[in-house]
Amino acid sequence: MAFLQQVKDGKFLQATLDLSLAFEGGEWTVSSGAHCQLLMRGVLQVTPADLNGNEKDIVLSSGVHGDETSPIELVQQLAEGVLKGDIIPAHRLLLIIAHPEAINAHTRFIDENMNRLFKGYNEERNIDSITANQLQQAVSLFYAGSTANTSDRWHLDLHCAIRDSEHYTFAVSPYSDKPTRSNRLFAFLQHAEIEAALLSNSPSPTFSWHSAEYFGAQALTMELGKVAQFGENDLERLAVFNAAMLALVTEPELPMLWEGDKLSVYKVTRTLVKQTDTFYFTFPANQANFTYFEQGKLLGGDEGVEYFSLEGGESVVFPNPNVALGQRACLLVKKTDVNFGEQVSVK
Ligand SMILES: O=C(O)CCC(=O)N[C@@H](CCC(=O)O)C(=O)O
Ligand SMILES: [Zn+2]
Repeated sequence: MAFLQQVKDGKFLQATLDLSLAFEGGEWTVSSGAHCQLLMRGVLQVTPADLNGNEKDIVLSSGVHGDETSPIELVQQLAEGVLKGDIIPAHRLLLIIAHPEAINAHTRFIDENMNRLFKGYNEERNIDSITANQLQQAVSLFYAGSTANTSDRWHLDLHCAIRDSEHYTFAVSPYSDKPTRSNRLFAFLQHAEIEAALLSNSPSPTFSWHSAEYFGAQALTMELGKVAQFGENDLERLAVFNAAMLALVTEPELPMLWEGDKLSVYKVTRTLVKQTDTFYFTFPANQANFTYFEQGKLLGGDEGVEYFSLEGGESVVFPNPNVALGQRACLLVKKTDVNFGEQVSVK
């Protein structure tokens, strides 16, 4: 069956991954009245039937890392519901299955980590850089095509962790000078029963940072459980998050009420960058995210430097000594109190 027809039938993921089918763009209206536009392979824009000027512009991306499959399954489910007219969006949506080549190869990336290629335009040297450029353009056009307030721009970039984690689900809030940590965003995390949020303290070349920094979007990298192959994901453990995401898409406005203090909030204290090939950790590369190290504990080192845990101790997130030189080898974080006002701020 031709590419576009498969998408129209709800098989967004299947068509996206079938690289033997030539890409065919198109636009059409589904039975609910929502308008769909297939902008590029894996990028579906949806506009509700009636726009009243109060809509959000919501980007939901998956598959930036090809082996992180549960978010891809969630985006496919959502896209299928919209395409079949069963899910009626109340907001403009950009649904993304980002990196078909890496997904087909069951790998995190092909030549370089695509989630480090969102600082701006990349020299087009491989499929990862070409795809990152195309995604940047798609997001830019999506936000430009709206009259909504900047504060109504959202981007949830859905991932899952490649190691165990003391928090099964957590969100990384990228650093930006713009007000991208609204109370509404953090209320969403609470309702979605996300266990923890990390507040980054410096810019990072990630997809969510790109939307926060350049478009002022309420943007998060969402870590949803642990990597597994297609069909082996326990989506039941993500059911509350999935329901919250569905409500975000279909409800005109979400409740702002807080239900206690279930969300643990951490601030990033340091980002350790691998400077030389002698970089090492004192713990195994598969150490669980959020493992806590008491003050003064030697965590690792690099040429001419040793890294010790700071006063009050620190927890390690995303430790990976095998990253390319100049890239983040881990985040070090500390639990923190936050002020939940209009904009979440660290005490
Ligand atoms: O589990 C891991 O070590 C990596 C999971 C992952 O892909 N995390 C993202 C986080 C992006 C961010 O900091 O916003 C990544 O490393 O790209
Ligand atoms: Zn990832």
